[in-house]
Amino acid sequence: MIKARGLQRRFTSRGRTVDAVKGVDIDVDEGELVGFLGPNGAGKTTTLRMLTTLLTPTAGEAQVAGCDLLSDPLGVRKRIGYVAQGGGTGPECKVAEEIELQGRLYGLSKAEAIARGAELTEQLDLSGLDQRMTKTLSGGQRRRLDIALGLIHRPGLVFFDEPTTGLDPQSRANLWEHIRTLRSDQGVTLFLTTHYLEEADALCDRILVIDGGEIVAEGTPDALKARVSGDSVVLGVDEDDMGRAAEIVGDIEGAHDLTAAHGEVRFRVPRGDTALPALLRAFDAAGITTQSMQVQRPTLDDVFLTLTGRSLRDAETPQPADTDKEAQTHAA
Ligand SMILES: Nc1ncnc2c1ncn2[C@@H]1O[C@H](COP(=O)(O)OP(=O)(O)OP(=O)(O)O)[C@@H](O)[C@H]1O
Repeated sequence: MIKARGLQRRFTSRGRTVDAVKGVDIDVDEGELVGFLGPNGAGKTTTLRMLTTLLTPTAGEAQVAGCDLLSDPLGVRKRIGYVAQGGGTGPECKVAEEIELQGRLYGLSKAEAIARGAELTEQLDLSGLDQRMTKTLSGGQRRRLDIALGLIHRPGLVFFDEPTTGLDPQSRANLWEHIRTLRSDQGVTLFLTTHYLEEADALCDRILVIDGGEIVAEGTPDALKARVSGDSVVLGVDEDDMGRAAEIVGDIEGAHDLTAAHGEVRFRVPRGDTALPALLRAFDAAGITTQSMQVQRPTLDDVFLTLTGRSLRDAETPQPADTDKEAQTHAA
């Protein structure tokens, strides 16, 4: 569904150059739900805008939904849906009008647009809201309307740019269900950007991790997590016992990244759940009381940390003050 090679985008403004995307390769198969994960400024939106024909690549090539991105952008547009960050609904428009207008823009007759609109409002739990102005919808309802607009022409491939940003946890979980249904019931291939680890983990078959304009890792959520060496274990012990506790931990087979400070002994071990019982027995035998214990399976944030030395939650690329005007203009 997507095959991109060496996709690159450089922005230049007032003598400053930003290499937002530095030659990425992307492959997405039909029916996959792929997440594009990275911190702010990593290059997610720029990549998405190139793949959806909204921004011309500086270099590289891509086949998207069976059409060549550079020589047949119109073909690409006809076959894809794009649900942008923040959406594109007019605040004073009624829901039904927005949907009908979108259908007409994609070449449907008035009757076809109305029929397709009815189908989509039902699927996306928007029934009964037809006559409401879009500005009166809740955040979750508005995002679902954005999705309905993106699906009006029955695209086989849909791009979502940070679909749940700004939504409360309940609306986010609800939207995830709708996104899953799109794939399971309608066979739509989905490519979404996100900087929520939980979202990528819960939703995606496969994740591409982008940082500084480059893809730094790729795989299923589990395969990515398996790249982090082991579970993280934190044991709370009395300050006086710290030295002896660290010594005992140091003897466990496979224990590494051991630190002992502020009443906590921290380490990584391949299987925390199986290592702990023997460790606690050794602590008991040595008269060390364990105040607390915590075992955590690796998270996608650990993956990012292992790969880049920074936490995904904190990582942020500096944003240049100026924006390139050309970037705001849709490609022909
Ligand atoms: N029009 C532009 N002109 C100049 N620089 C730009 C422009 N658009 C993006 N950039 C820069 O390119 C880099 C990548 O930006 P992009 O918006 O693709 O990141 P992102 O991963 O989508 O971030 P976010 O999660 O914040 O949306 C950033 O350094 C950004 O400041």
